Amino acid sequence: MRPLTAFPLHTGPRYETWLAHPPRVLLPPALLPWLKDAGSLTARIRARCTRFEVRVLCQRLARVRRDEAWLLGLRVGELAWLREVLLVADGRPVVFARSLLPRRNLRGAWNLFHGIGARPLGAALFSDPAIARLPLACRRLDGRDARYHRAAAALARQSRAPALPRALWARRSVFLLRGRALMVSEAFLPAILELRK
Ligand SMILES: C=C(O[C@@H]1C=C(C(=O)O)C=C[C@H]1O)C(=O)O
Repeated sequence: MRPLTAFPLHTGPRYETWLAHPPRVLLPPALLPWLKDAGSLTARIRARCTRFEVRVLCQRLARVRRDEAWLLGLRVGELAWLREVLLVADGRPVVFARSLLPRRNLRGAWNLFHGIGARPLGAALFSDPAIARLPLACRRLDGRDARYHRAAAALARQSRAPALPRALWARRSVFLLRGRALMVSEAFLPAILELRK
């Protein structure tokens, strides 16, 4: 995996700004390493639990949101391939992940996206040296953002799911394969902080 630094971080309209560095004063200190670790989130969670699973919530064409469109070079509302999953550690959902692939990129090298099923996307992304990860950015998602509600709805469908806090910290980055982009965003659920350090 070649870390690339030359890529304009999304700095769209102020209310949709994704931050290159998490504002430490606003977030629980234990969440900082999760927001900043540029390695595989799957691997980091697996190292801190006994049973890991990916619960696929949806994999379909969906309309991209404004800040996602900007990052992927699409028009707002344009259709892209969407994959939403819950990453579950020892039976407890710890991450709501939302990945988007422009339709034009599916025919290319990203055909893995379709056939991945319940295997973690990260296992494929971090095993191919031709795939480069661009810098991470983070932001808080609250009730003004549809993605917060999608995470809440996904969690509500899980058994014994706790209520969500008023905002979730999320991170996102772009993976490039032969110049074609795949965006991965991950919202951290409260149970992430209960995983062993
Ligand atoms: C990018 C990674 O893949 C993880 C697995 C995902 C999936 O299976 O859809 C989505 C986001 C990630 O949390 C990773 O492990 O870092």
